[in-house]
Amino acid sequence: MTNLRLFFQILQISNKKILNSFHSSRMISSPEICQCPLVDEGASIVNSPVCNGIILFMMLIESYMKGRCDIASPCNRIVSEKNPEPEYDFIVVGSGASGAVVASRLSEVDNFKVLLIEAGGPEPIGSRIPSFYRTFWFNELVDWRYRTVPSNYCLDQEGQGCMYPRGKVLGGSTLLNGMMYHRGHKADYEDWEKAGAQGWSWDENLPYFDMTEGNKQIGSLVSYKYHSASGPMPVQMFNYQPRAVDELVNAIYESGLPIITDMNDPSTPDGFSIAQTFNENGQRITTSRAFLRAKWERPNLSVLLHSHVSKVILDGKRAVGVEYIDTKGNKKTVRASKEVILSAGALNTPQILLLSGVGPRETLRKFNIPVVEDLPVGKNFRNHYGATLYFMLTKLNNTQALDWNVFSEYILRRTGPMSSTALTQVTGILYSSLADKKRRQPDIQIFFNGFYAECSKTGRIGEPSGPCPTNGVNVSANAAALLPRSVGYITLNSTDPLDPPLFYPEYFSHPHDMIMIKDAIKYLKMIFDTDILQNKYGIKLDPEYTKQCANTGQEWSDKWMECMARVHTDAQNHQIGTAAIGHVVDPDLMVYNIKGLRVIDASVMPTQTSGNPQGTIMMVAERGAAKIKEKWMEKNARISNLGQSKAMYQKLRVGPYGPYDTEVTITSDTNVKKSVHKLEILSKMTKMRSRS
Ligand SMILES: Cc1cc2nc3c(=O)[nH]c(=O)nc-3n(C[C@H](O)[C@H](O)[C@H](O)COP(=O)(O)OP(=O)(O)OC[C@H]3O[C@@H](n4cnc5c(N)ncnc54)[C@H](O)[C@@H]3O)c2cc1C
Repeated sequence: MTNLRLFFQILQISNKKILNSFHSSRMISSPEICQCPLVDEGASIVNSPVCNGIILFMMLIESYMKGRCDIASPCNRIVSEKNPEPEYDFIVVGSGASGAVVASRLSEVDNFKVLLIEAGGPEPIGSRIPSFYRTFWFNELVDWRYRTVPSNYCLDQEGQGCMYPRGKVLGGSTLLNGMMYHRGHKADYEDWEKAGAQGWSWDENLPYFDMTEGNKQIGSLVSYKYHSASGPMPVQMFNYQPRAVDELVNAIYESGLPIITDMNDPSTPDGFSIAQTFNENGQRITTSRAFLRAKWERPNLSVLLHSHVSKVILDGKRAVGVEYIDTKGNKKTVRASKEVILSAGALNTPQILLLSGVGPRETLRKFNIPVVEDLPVGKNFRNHYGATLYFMLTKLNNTQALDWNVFSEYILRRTGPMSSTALTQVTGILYSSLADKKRRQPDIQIFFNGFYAECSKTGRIGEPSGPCPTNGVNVSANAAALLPRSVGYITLNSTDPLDPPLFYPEYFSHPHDMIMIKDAIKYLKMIFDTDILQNKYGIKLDPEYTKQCANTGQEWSDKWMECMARVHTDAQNHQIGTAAIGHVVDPDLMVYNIKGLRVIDASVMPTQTSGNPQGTIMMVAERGAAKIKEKWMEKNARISNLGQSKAMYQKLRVGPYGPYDTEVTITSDTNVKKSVHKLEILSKMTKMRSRS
């Protein structure tokens, strides 16, 4: 109620022109009557670091979103358990890309009692808007706000190390991420097997990729051969591409680089594409939205929010529960009769293991932690990384991206600029000069940033959304190594569980990485040099971001590229490997020599996949949950459970106010049709050209 009152007060003081355009549609002028009371919770978009200072318009947007039942989804919310029981069968720590899947799959079994413990709180409404995807980074209510230990990279971050945004919220990092869906390449999983992950080959993993994926474009954009429509996680292109995306695709085409329709089709491993992402009905879908809504009809699944797990309780070499710190700062314990599953992510799982006495003997001794098992926890820390280049489009002078028109389009139809991540939906996965083309394993990726509909002062039509640069529109691009050879480590800073661990990624410690990154920058130069970008847009390197490398000689020279990579290091958020299969856990994901303790998250991936990792991590979670069921379920129950899980998700898809409210036939949208059509034509032309 408070919100609505505030909203009407704000409306009264707003300018008349805005009000007229606002009321032109009756549908957006009144809130819907949802079947459950609206709840005001989680972080707000209003004072996010990205939108700082443009309060009025953002408040209005947020209030309106709260009045839309499918966006606010007030029914069947995940609420924190007030009185947790002293013991559960399974305790899952962390509700991100992996934990939400594991908890959901385990709770499909009626007689498993499952507790999911999450350090963060509920999902903020604003996070559902794809164009606000950077809005919550570094917001302490939803982000761990980690940084690496400062070193000779990320030099533009004033000696503070590289920023690592990381979700501390229901859904974990799937609430902060760019939503791109990639499964990696077959050769990546051959590398896993070589590193000790027996049984994790591409073919063996495929059914588990399929279990998760609910692809909406099979037949219209992608083939059933490489995708599945039956999983709970919706996958499809955003239903909107701004003109800038078309122009960028045209520039890439002009540069002669390959364009592909499906990044997950093994026959086209390299090329640029408009990515398929985790979205539906114009909204981000986190793993918590896709998998945990089942909770409302599963009394056997409990969730504890704002509860920070400090360690696993070990009785000799058996895990028997966890200790956690509740909202009031009190230490509590809860027991697990069957297993504790760590899904706290590659940055936090090693910290929990170390604090529990599982880790390198020398580290544990340094902190006076009794050694339960000497294992290389925190070692083998890997991440994708590269360089960010900043550009100006000097022939454009309007940065307007979010105004009342855009907002009305979103509220009425869930489309338009707010329903996508603008340039970020375009990406390219390519071969460097070091790549193994025979094994079809590309090793670099290009990302783009810009044209976001994320902020506005008042929303007045035609008004610039931020301090408008006098000399053009700013965009940027990342040139990242996907299979870097530098390997770092994570260790403790202290024995205080609330003290962030120390991250030493050791970027650039292997000379091959710089070669890959420079090759990626050279691809960017090919796009930069196109007629479209040079003549139509007047693209230039932004001098503000090249000045630190001015003394290296010519722009785009080897020395210049090396300098740019160290100054504007692009530390991606694809950290893995800190409790890897073959090092810390066995191929069943059980911690070596400890009973009842499994790790199921990005930590177990022994080597990188050559693409965005969320798809792979959800696959790992599906397989991990299946292994647990295999171990603890009766044979007959296992068979009936399969049917039950399918029925459960069917039911959810037609639920009253879940994420699957509206079945959107995305291919009927003209924008998507156009860009799909365009991609298809471009892809055919590219194939013809490569044959000739
Ligand atoms: C900005 C950004 C952009 C990205 N873009 C993409 C993309 O486009 N596509 C893609 O595939 N991947 C992307 N990723 C990577 C992807 O999101 C992560 O790899 C993935 O979410 C990791 O899954 P996880 O389950 O291991 O960890 P997370 O998803 O991070 O989940 C870990 C959970 O555990 C909780 N937790 C941690 N410690 C504790 C504790 N002590 N007690 C209780 N709970 C705890 C956390 O709060 C969190 O909810 C991106 C990531 C970021 C941050």
